[in-house]
Amino acid sequence: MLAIEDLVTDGLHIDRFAVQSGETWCMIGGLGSGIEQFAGIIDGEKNRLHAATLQLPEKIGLLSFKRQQAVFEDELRKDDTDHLDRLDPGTPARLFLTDVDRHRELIDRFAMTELLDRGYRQLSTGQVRKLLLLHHITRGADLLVLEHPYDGLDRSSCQDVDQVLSGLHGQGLTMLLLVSNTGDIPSWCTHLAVFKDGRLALQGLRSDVFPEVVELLRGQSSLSQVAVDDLRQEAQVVDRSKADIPLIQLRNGFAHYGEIEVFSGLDLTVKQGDHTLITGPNGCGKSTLLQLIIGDHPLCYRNDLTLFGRRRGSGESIWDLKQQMGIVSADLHRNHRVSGSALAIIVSGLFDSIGLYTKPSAAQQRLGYRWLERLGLVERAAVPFRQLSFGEQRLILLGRALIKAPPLLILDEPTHGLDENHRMALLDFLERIADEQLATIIYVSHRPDEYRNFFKQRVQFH
Ligand SMILES: Nc1ncnc2c1ncn2[C@@H]1O[C@H](COP(=O)(O)OP(=O)(O)OP(=O)(O)O)[C@@H](O)[C@H]1O
Repeated sequence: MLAIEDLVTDGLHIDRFAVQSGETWCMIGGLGSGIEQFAGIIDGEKNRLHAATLQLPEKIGLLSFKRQQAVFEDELRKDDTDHLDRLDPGTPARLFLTDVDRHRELIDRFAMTELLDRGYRQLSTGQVRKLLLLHHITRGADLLVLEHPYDGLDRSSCQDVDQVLSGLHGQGLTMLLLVSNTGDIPSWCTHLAVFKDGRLALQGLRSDVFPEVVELLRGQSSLSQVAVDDLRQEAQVVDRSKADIPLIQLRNGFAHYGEIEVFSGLDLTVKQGDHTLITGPNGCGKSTLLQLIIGDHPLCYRNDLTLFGRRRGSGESIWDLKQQMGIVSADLHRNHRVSGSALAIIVSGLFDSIGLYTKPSAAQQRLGYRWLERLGLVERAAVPFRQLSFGEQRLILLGRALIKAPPLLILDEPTHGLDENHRMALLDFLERIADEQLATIIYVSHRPDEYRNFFKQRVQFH
C-alpha cells in the first residue's frame, strides 16, 4: 500500500516505513519533529527529496492545513462580490461532497445537513473542518491521511468523527492520522509511530509501543522559559486610575447573518483582570462575538458596545483600539497571505498590519528577535512566513500579538495546530501574564485541558 525506504529530505530522514492495506496508523510528532515534512511527502512535494523507495497509493484523500489553506485561497480567487449586490458566500457546501443522497446519514451525524446550501465562506472554523473531512470520506480513497483531524472540533464532534473513522477502519479502509497531542491518539488505531528530531524514532503495533510513545514525546518548549520580568518592562503602562472602566462592555449584544440569528441578548463585561474563557459547540457564535469586539464584524456599530470606555461608533479610530489588543484567530491566520519573513510578521504586530510596510527601527527589530528567541524560532527568522509549518506560523502569530504587550489579549483557538508541549507552555505563559496582571485575556478553546483556573469568568454558548 505505502512503502518508504532510505528517504532523506529537508528536516526528515526515514530508514524504512511501510503500511499494509487495512492498517490504521496514528503518527505523532510535535513542532520540528519532521511530521509536517511527512505530510508534505504524502502531498506529493518532491523538493530536494531522495528516496530508495517511495511508493504511494494512487487515490489518497489528504486533509491537511496546507490543503485547507489552498481551498480558502481558491475560494478567494472565485470571489464574485464585486459583480453581485451582496457578499459572495462562496461555493455551496454540498458541491464539496460526492453523492450526497447516499451519504445522508453520515452528513447528518456531522450536523452538516442544514449547512449544505451555505457557501464555504459562511461556515465556522469547525464546520469547514467537518466539511473537508466529509469531502474526502464521501469521495472515497485508497488511503485516507488526516492531519490533526480533531483540531477545531467541539467535544461531541470529536466523538462523532472518532466513531465514523472507527467505522471506516472496521470496513477495512487504510488510514494515517497525523496528530501532535497524545490525547488525540484514537483507541482503534492498530499501529503507532513517533516523529522526533527529524526521524521516525519509533514505530510498531500499538500494543507493543504505546508505553514508549508518551515517554518519547515528553519535551520542552522554549516558550515556557520566557522571563516575566522581561515582559513586565515591555508591557504597556496600565493606567490604574481607569481600573474600574470595563475594557469591554456589551449590552444586549446580537449578531445575525441575513435572516439567520447567531445570538441575541448577550451581556458581557470584561474589566481589567477578568480573564474570560469562551466555550460552546462549533458554529454557536464564539468567533462572531470576538469579531464584534475587534471591529471585524459589520454589526459592531449597531451593537451597544463600549471598548476601553468609548462607545463604538462615537468617532473613535479602529487603529487606536487595535493598538490595545493582541489578536490571534483562524481568520487572521488564513488572511496572512503575505510574503514577509517570520521576523517581519512578528514586528508587524507593532503596526497592526498584515505584513510589514514600515521600516522598523533597530529597537523594534531587536524586540522582534527577542520574541523569536522566546518562541524558539530564532533560526527561522529569515524564512518566509508562508514556508513555515502551520504550527510555526501559529507561534509567530502569537509573537505578533504579544510583541506590543497589549492590555487586552484576544485569543480565538490560539493553540490550533500546536503540539502538547507548546500548548501547555503557552497556557503556563498566559497564566503568568494573568498572575502579574500584565494583560487581560479572552480565550476561546474546545480543549478542556486548557480551561485553567486563572480564567475568572466563562461565557458558555449553547
Ligand atoms: N458570513 C457568514 N454568513 C452566514 N453565516 C455565517 C457567516 N459566518 C459565520 N456564519 C455562521 O454563523 C455561525 C457562527 O459562526 P462562528 O464562526 O461565530 O462560530 P464558532 O462558535 O466560532 O464556531 P467554531 O467552534 O467552529 O469556530 C455559524 O453557524 C456559521 O455557519
